[in-house]
Amino acid sequence: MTKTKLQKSLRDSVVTRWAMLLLVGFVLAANYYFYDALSPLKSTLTKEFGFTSTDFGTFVSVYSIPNVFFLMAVLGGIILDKLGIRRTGFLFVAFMAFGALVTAYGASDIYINDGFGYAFMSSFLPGYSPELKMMLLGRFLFGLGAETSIVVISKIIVKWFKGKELAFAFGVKLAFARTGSFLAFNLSPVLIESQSGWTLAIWFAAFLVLAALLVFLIYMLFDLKLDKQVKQEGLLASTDEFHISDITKLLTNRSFIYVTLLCLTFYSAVFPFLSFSSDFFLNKFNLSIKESGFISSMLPIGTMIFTPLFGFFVDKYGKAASLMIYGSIILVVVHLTFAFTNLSPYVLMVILGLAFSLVPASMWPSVAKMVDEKRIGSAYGLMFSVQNLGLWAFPILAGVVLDSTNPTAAETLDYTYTMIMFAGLGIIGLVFALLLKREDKVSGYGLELPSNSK
Ligand SMILES: NCCCC[C@H](NC(=O)[C@@H](N)CCCCN)C(=O)O
Repeated sequence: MTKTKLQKSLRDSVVTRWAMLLLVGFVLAANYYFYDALSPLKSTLTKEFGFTSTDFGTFVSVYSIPNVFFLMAVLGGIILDKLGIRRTGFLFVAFMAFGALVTAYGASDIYINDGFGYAFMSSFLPGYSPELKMMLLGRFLFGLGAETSIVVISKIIVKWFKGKELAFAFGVKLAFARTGSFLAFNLSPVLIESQSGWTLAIWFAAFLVLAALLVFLIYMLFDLKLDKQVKQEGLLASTDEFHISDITKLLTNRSFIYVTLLCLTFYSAVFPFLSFSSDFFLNKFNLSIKESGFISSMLPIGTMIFTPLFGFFVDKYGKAASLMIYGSIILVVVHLTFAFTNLSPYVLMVILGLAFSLVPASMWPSVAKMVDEKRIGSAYGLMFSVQNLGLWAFPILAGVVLDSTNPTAAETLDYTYTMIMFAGLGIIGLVFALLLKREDKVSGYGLELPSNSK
């Protein structure tokens, strides 16, 4: 009697694939921790280094420059589709770690006391302090690595979870990211009070990213094992050459265009807002750095719970296009409420967490329905580059609007116009979400259908 050979690979083991998610989840959490670590410290940066709101906005936005102007996220996605997960992932997580260390160095006493590079950074653009310039360089390098490493991690999730609980896994992955943000908003205000100096908050963040690099090395061992196994069993998907026509195909896909534009406007109304949010609460409600940081962290905490739930819902029942519409509506309502009322920011941030779960939990798995798995790296990379245009422009604009609508040296900052700007972005996003749902009826991608029905 012949035995039927069961072709099982590591990804068929529930424990192993969720353990992989834990490893890459840590890398993602460290990435988001660093991104947000300085947001509750806006007033500290003003006190220590004389940062204006525009300087702070520039610091936040420089993260996006490599991704917008050098198309790093697109190139990273293409490199990923060509070189594979391990080499691309290691390279870009290493960039992230290096950039994080340079940022911390730029704020450190060693640097300020004429350390390496201080004289050089003082020798040009006198309008910007040498601290700001070194920190900008660090964040630039961090951003160069961070966005592509998110693309790599997304591809890792697709690799291990496609055809299984994909949207739920995406949701859990995002919960890791939000845990990083949550911790940053709460830990940074505590760490600035350290006896060894306020910059401990930045050093801690930088060393967390370095630890992420080591964790990624561990992941690489499993990834190699899976590839060997799959190759032996002849299950490996053929690796195609990258063709420029892949990008043109994406750019002529209406659903992809709408989802990308929604990604741009929605995230521009969320991440730049979040970066300024602690300072907004501090000024509007006259709170301490710790309290305002805590309120900001209500957003990631809401999403840690809701995102996996909505991911699960999308897997089981579909309705992804509708959920993106609901999320966009909530975003607009919350921003307008922030602008014009004094309602409790605690409650509003949790409600904003609903929006910030509905849209990501349904958006990212939807892209996997529109695009072939082999092209997913390029597709996410392209979306990220477009999205980064907003993540670059809107923090600067928020800072400029703040500086120009408030008198110099004002005791408290009025954020009304800045919030109206964020609400406006939300309204444009809502239009794209509606167009996406309408297009789904003709495209046949089945965004309203459960995950495994495609
Ligand atoms: N599968 C893609 C997941 C993306 C998650 C998304 N992050 C981004 O869009 C990043 N490009 C920007 C991150 C900037 C802050 N760290 C998210 O919802 O976080």
